[in-house]
Amino acid sequence: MPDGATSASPDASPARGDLPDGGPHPGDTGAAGAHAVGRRVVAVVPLRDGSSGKSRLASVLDPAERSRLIGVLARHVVGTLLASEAVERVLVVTSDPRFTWRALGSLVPPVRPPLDEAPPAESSTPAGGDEAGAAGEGAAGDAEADGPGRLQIVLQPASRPGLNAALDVGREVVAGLATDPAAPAARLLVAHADLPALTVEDVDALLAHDAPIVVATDRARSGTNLLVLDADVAFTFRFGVGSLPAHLAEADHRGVRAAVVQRTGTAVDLDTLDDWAELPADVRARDDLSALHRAMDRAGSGT
Ligand SMILES: Nc1nc2c(ncn2[C@@H]2O[C@H](COP(=O)(O)OP(=O)(O)OP(=O)(O)O)[C@@H](O)[C@H]2O)c(=O)[nH]1
Ligand SMILES: C=C(OP(=O)(O)O)C(=O)O
Repeated sequence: MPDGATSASPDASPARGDLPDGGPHPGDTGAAGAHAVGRRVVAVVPLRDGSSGKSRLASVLDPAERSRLIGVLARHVVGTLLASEAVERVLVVTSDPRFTWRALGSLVPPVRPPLDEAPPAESSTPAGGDEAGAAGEGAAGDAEADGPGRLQIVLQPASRPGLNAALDVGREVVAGLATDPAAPAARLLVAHADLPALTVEDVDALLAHDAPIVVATDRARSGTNLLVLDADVAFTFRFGVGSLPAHLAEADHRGVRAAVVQRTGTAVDLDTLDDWAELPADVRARDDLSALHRAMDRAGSGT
């Protein structure tokens, strides 16, 4: 799939106009667009839990394999976001902080306690693994750990279920992180936790884009895998079936320009066997996906 972008908005820049699918985008040169210059970027990754996801692969993967896959995919996405110098911090919003720390905790260095203080409780240390995040119910936006600051696990309260509610929780935490009221609001980068081909270049291209709202759509050009917007803009998240048109309608309703981006790394998620077949060969061959590969072989041979 060639990488490209299309403007889709009530007030799309006449200088740019709509681009055909797959066409190069003048804003994708790596130069920061107007909305990216000098802005802090906080990524928000929704991760429901370590067991219920990837249900559309349940005919191929047993529960333990599905759980492993959820962790592997989340680790890839969060690791990629952390590897982008443009991303200041990554918040993972989840109702399963224990699983999330197990999957992601080693991506950030353990917190070194100040020499004159007692070591921090395990629940505030990414390396705390299993014990970390076992706090159970908490207020919306409870940060389970600040770690060295770049990776933060945020508990999604049971009273606010669902993907869009999870992102609202993340957005509230981001608002609470703002320390200088005079500074422009952070850019929020929402990224699903199941994008196996996502690269740092993809992340940086989205963030460099010259549009207030950037929607990275899926292979079918019907959903939204990533979304970039100002953290303080009035915008209702509309993730779910048909979220691309829903997000464009929402931007239209708010009078804000939106651009649609479709790049290989942002478009391929991994929900179905078809998605697996569509993954670039080098991604399928990756070591961290080898368990899935074996399961596919099993399914293929009918055993
Ligand atoms: N925190 C949170 N994340 C969610 C919720 N629902 C979905 N997500 C996350 O949103 C992303 C996209 O979700 P889906 O594509 O439906 O992925 P999935 O739940 O693994 O797959 P299916 O079981 O096939 O629906 C994944 O990172 C999910 O973990 C939710 O209610 N809360
Ligand atoms: C949540 C979405 O889709 P999926 O379940 O395929 O990730 C979406 O595209 O908004």
